[in-house]
Amino acid sequence: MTEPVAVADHLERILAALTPLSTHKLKLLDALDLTAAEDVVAPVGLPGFDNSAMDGYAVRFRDVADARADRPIHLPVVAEFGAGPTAEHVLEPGTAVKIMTGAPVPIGCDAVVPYEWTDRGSVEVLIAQPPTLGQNIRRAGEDVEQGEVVVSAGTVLGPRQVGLLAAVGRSEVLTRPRPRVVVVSTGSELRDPGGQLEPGTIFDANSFLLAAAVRAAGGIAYRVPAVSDDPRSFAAALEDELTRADLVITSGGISEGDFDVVKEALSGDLWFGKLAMQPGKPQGFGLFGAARTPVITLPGNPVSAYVSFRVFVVPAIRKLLGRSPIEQPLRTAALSHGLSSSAGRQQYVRAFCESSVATPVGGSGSHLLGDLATANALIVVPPETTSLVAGDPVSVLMLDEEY
Ligand SMILES: Nc1nc2c(c(=O)[nH]1)N[C@H]1C(S)=C(S)[C@@H](COP(=O)(O)OP(=O)(O)OC[C@H]3O[C@@H](n4cnc5c(N)ncnc54)[C@H](O)[C@@H]3O)O[C@H]1N2
Ligand code: MOO
Repeated sequence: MTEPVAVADHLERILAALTPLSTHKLKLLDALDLTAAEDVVAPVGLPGFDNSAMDGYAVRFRDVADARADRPIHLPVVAEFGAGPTAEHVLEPGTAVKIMTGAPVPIGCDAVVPYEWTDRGSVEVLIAQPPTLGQNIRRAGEDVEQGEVVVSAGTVLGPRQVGLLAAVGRSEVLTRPRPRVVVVSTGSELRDPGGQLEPGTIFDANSFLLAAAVRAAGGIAYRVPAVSDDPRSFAAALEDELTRADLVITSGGISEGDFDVVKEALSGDLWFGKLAMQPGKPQGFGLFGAARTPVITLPGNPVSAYVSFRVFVVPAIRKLLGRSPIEQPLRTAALSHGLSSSAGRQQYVRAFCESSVATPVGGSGSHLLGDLATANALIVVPPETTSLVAGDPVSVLMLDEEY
């Protein structure tokens, strides 16, 4: 019997075979939620010029420094600036310019007095309270300096990044597209939800579970209705799907059974073997077809399929997306109560983790999908650890956290 393969080695095998998808220039809104594939340097600073933060009067500070309610200062109002194209203006000492929020401050202006501290005069203004030096002036470049990297390659472009790119004048950005991931579940017992079950049949959970997980990981999921345990039907379904796939994921048909269709159809092309992992022992991977499309074959037990997806497929999708980190950072939590684990296999224990305390939930059976849905974390117990007691620190993979 061959030694089981370590989780890290299988992941490395998969990642080494993948390259990030090639880049495309996209309009800003079309790039939402994609990964930037360039360092975007600000062609202009933010603000682009010194401008007013208030509706009020642009003044020279020294002219109004002594203004008091009982000794207001009077200044002639020589111009009015709204936000928008403006000619350059020098503010002569002893004068004021009416100015609106966002309008460029005139040369020589070193404070803006808000309307509320004045009589709002149009010809002459009466100022009853002094600003501080520089008050209410937003300085050029104080937010973003010209030439600064505003979005670095690998950043996910959320609404705030899209807004920032627009603010510095970018209408397009280089991104990587979402990987197209074909999900095929196999098994003659599988029926699509919504229909009727005959004896011995079950609803196909995995293709929905995995397609949803693909979307959550940033890919485009193409869910194929379950394929029966006939290798020819499976091979035909796979051939049909390859043209639109950057990655194929299958579930089921890879262990030791007499009808292990995926293994039978692909064993000439893919590696199949056992991992030192539980759940998720049987796995397979390889490049298939003329386009050498990566195919990751996951075990059929639903919990095994999901755990394997989190451990191998999420990093694969992130590599295609050009996202980092590729692997989800683990957190540390305290174990709520003791547990034992079989030697030689890395256990992924379903758990509920809150306030840094991880409580195992449900049994360890790989068919317990109900329990999986109540978990929000997986406790990762290394192969060499066979028992843990309450309070022990454990590594935890959080299932609902973005990274
Ligand atoms: N003799 C051995 N038998 C098994 C071994 C082994 O080492 N020796 N490994 C066990 C482990 S561990 C796992 S995990 C499973 C994996 O088997 P397969 O990948 O071949 O999966 P199937 O046999 O097709 O299905 C297993 C189980 O999961 C149910 N299933 C499959 N697909 C779906 C789906 N889309 N939705 C819901 N449920 C699904 C299927 O009905 C089976 O009950 O093998 C063990 N056996
Ligand atoms: O290792 Mo299987 O993947 O647990 O049930």
